[in-house]
Amino acid sequence: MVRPGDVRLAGELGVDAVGFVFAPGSPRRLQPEEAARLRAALAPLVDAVALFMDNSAAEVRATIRQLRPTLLQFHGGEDDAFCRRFGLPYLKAIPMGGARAPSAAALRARYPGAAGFVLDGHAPGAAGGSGDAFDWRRWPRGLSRPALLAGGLNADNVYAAIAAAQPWGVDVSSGIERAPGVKDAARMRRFVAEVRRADCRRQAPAP
Ligand SMILES: O=C(O)c1ccccc1N[C@@H]1O[C@H](COP(=O)(O)O)[C@@H](O)[C@H]1O
Repeated sequence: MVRPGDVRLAGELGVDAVGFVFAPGSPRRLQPEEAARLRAALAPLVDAVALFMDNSAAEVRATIRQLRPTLLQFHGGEDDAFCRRFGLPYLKAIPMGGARAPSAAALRARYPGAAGFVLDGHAPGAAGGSGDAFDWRRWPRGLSRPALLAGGLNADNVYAAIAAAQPWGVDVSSGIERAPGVKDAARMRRFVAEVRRADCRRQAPAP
């Protein structure tokens, strides 16, 4: 998010986390000091997530110093050693748009230090935040760590996405925007209402 009003509304709607993007080339990219100002609009108990994509370790450190995020999210080719060196829990984003979906065992082996995963719809090597969805039936079973479903979600498809994948959580960006970075209050409200509706109906996920 890039506007304090959007951050405030997210808190009022009861979301678990708000993301701040530092990925090079992103239309949502923030400077650490801008993100630190936005953080002041965050409701208590809501996680501040700092999102990176192949940023240097120095950039990640400088961002952590200013923003004080509670979670890191890595969308590039970072390995486990890089992601864990900052001493904060991290989520690793995994591209699900390739020819073969990665298995739960492969993900656990590759990122043993990950607190969780973000399974995103884009192709390997492409940037996230593209609005691309993937076939939710490819969701890897038995991950044994929290995994967020991401990629191309919006209020019209999130109910079906949750029913198909039964994820631990969902992550949305472009599907609740009216322009890159500019969230739309009505779309945010509808999205959260649809997630609640799905949560009320779904059965407990398979172990
Ligand atoms: O939002 C971005 O600009 C971005 C840039 C680089 C990597 C990831 C990015 N966004 C994240 O991508 C997923 C899915 O987004 P969308 O809902 O398909 O637009 C989500 O985690 C975004 O925060």
